[in-house]
Amino acid sequence: MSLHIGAEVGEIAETVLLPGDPLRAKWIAEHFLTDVKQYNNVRGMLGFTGLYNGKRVSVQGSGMGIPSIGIYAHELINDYGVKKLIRVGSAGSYQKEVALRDIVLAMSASTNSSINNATFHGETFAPTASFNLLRKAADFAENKGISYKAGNILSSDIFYQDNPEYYKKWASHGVLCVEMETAVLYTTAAKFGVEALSVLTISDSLVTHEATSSQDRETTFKEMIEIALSLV
Ligand SMILES: O=P(O)(O)O[C@H]1O[C@H](CO)[C@@H](O)[C@H]1O
Ligand SMILES: O=c1cc[nH]c(=O)[nH]1
Repeated sequence: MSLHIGAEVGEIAETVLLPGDPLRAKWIAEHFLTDVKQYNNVRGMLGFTGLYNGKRVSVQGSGMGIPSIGIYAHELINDYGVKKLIRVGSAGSYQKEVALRDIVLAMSASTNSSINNATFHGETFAPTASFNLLRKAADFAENKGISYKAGNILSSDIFYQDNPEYYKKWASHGVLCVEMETAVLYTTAAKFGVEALSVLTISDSLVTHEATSSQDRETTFKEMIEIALSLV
């Protein structure tokens, strides 16, 4: 057991999908995997291991925000030997052309978090996806006719911004969307020499103010899961 994950060593697969929402983890396990075993309920942050097309894969809820996913990524890599971490998350669009339910492959993650300052002291590290996973995800999506955007995203420490125009400074530099975890996921993967990718679905738009429901975010972002599972 690690401090936040109640699995024995060997109960977690080398590839782990990481939804922020633990109930999205449960939905993924129940709808996409066979031979499923729940290995974690510590803090209600559900984790499951099962088979996808005969290959072992785990799904671990990672919570909301950089500190939370930072803890799970660290323990999965260092205590359980995980080699591929694939976030499957919701995100808010920053661009008119990025519509509700569009898929975004996060090539890189800008951030307004100061978490990397503790390591880089005012210099800037660029959290970047595994090119291997990114290329495979893009190829799979193209073969399946799933349209996607790939580019830079923002991992934000703040969900409710006071200034409704805040997004525009990022949007003007081509940032596609906002979520709250990828920058530290990519940084942690780089630090420990493993692979990571975030596959996101647009759940709402900061531009048009359209939004999906929390139920939609829990149980309907199927294409994102299919892309992530193609990487197992
Ligand atoms: O849907 P998940 O994966 O939780 O991702 C997004 O949703 C949460 C905010 O509603 C944040 O965790 C953000 O990154
Ligand atoms: O607007 C959004 C939607 C999902 N996640 C975020 O962090 N922001």
